[in-house]
Amino acid sequence: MTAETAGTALRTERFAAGLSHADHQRVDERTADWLQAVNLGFHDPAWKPEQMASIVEAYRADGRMLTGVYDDAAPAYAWNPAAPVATYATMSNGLNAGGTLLQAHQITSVTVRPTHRRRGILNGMITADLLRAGEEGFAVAALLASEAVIYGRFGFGAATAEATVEVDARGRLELKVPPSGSTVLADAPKMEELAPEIFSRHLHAARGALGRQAGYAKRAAGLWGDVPEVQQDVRAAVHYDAAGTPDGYVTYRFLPWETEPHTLKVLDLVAVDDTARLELWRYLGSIDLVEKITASAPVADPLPWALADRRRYQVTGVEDTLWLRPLDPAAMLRARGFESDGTVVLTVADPLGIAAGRWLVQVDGTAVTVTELVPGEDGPSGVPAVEADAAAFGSLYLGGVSAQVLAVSGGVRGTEEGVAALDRLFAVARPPYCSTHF
Ligand SMILES: CC(=O)SCCNC(=O)CCNC(=O)[C@H](O)C(C)(C)COP(=O)(O)OP(=O)(O)OC[C@H]1O[C@@H](n2cnc3c(N)ncnc32)[C@H](O)[C@@H]1OP(=O)(O)O
Repeated sequence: MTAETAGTALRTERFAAGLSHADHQRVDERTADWLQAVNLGFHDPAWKPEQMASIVEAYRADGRMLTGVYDDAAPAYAWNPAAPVATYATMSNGLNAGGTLLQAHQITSVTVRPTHRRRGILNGMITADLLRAGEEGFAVAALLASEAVIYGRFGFGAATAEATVEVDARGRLELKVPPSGSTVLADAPKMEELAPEIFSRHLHAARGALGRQAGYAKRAAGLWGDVPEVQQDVRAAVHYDAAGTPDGYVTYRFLPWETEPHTLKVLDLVAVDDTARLELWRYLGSIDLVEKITASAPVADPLPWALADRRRYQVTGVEDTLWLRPLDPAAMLRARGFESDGTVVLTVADPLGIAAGRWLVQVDGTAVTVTELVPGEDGPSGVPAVEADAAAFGSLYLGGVSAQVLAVSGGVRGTEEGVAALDRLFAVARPPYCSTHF
């Protein structure tokens, strides 16, 4: 594929990450150049050749497809003329929508070189990719946004949020709930096998959870940190339920002794249920010489409610995590778990046209019926009708924000009664939580 942008001929290639045929400890040149461009785009140091090989193995396990946009007219003195001026990658994992797992089309590693920005390169890459993903049958696209202002125009809406918290751990953390099961310090290398097993149970249990890429298991085992390099200071603990089955793990590191107050940083905490989550915190709060614990947490974390002293728990920030973009709203609705019954006519407006349409949505117990309405056709009389922009539907989908809030901010349109009906239908007891970063 080629693209003509601002008078410069650009060439686009889409390929799977590859290892060198001659030396499997090295990645092929095209992949190495692509990885270097990603490092450049995110201001990261360049990866060493052996680190690249580990990354490419993990990318292959993830089934990632890489896109590079090349400017063949690079002048003398240009940095690595073979490296792409823009990068983009995709992969797919299951998203817990409260009903069945929905296979999400994930977008990551989006960079455009400073010399080539604001010429529509991202626009070209993402538009072509979303159209292709829709044609391939994906119902939803997902990404994590480096800046909140980039992806709304492409139909993505912020769908989940994550808190960063600090817990005052001086003395033992006292919990009001009775202890349950047992927690052991784990043999870190064994986490490579166990962490994905526990995560898989969490994935099926928690609305908003998204399947994880291969690098997560390596980080849980301390084999990788921010880069593929053994982390000597990463510890892990596993919680066993009363029947002796592992149902949660936490990985953490003690920050250098100079850090005041002495701080333990939770790297990852995955629990199949609230009991396992609280028991892992009970363990963390029992570690000697620790004065503060920092962690990421769900916005509706049960921990402060379970602590004898809830003021030991401070939320230091809340950030959006998963952004969703509908590709096939009817399939999304069928995969969603609803906690209330109701009937609405829902119109999705989409300037790209991919997700546009109108549906009668009927929820009765576990039965979800989604009927497409032909253009101009009204729904049954008396059924409230509401319209949502694609991005607003992405935000509403998992229940992370109410339709009323979206109506006030302009993404949802309808009568007061219609918006209230949409809210009742999409209401969830707990805000969705996605701890997968990609
Ligand atoms: C899923 C992820 O990987 S998130 C990571 C995103 N990447 C980064 O943050 C790395 C640093 N930034 C970049 O590499 C680039 O600036 C990108 C990828 C964000 C944008 O690439 P570009 O090719 O410049 O975007 P493009 O020219 O297609 O812009 C499309 C539209 O989005 C707007 N836009 C793009 N980026 C931004 C931004 N950071 N802030 C505000 N508006 C933006 C453009 O102004 C343009 O608007 P218009 O259609 O109204 O004219």
